[in-house]
Amino acid sequence: MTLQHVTITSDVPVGPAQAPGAPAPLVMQARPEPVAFQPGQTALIVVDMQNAYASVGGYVDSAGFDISGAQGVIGNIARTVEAARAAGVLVVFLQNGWDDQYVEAGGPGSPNWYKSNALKTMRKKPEFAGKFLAKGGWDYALVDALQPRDGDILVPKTRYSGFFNSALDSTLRARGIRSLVFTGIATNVCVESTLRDAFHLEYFCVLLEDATHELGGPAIQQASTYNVETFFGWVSAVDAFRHSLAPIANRQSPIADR
Ligand SMILES: C/C(=C/NC(N)=O)C(=O)O
Repeated sequence: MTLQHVTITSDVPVGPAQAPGAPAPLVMQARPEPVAFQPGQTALIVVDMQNAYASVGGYVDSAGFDISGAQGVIGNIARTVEAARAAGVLVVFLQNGWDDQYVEAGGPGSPNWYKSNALKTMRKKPEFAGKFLAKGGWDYALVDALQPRDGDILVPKTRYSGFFNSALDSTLRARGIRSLVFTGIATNVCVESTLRDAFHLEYFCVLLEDATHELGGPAIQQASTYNVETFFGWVSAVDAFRHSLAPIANRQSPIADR
């Protein structure tokens, strides 16, 4: 049997196919074009908003990366989470790290052993040994301002992509999720890795550029948003996301049924 090409003639915004009788989708302004989504089939993904990535004294700060933009991102993500919860958009927090013996990090047989700046910094500076990204520690914990609440989902992960060796895909599919809105740190590492995998798993992905922060400087942020907008999905902003939810923001949240 050969698959056949179907020509779509309507001028509705791009987005997942709508089931017959489904309510009209919401539309978010985005680059390169507006994107349609059903709030009940959408998840807000908050990537790795842990002390390791966003707090002074955490792993990336200690390893010498600039985290001065992280505070503003925390506030923007908090506004995004608040709007999502109010509109019945599922909120999923990803949390990156390993057991306190670092078995999950992989030993010298894993490329992660060589490329993880957390592991490298701990080997180079013994005063940090055992501190970075270890489950149960301060560095691993989500920042105070972005704590999961009832109805949210927390997915632990051990590599940059949230889909690798985790329950993320099955958790989303079981709830009929088709669209993902991405926030978090770092745009060019765990956010982009997870978004790329999501694209290949057939999710419609939107990156909120002012709710993400890069590791490596502004040109790196630009490169990631270029990649997303050109190849993997759509790029939007916190206010555009909040604005797109306005028509339903005050309705009863369907999230309690999940
Ligand atoms: C470099 C790095 C990035 N993590 C992330 N959450 O983007 C790491 O985990 O070492």
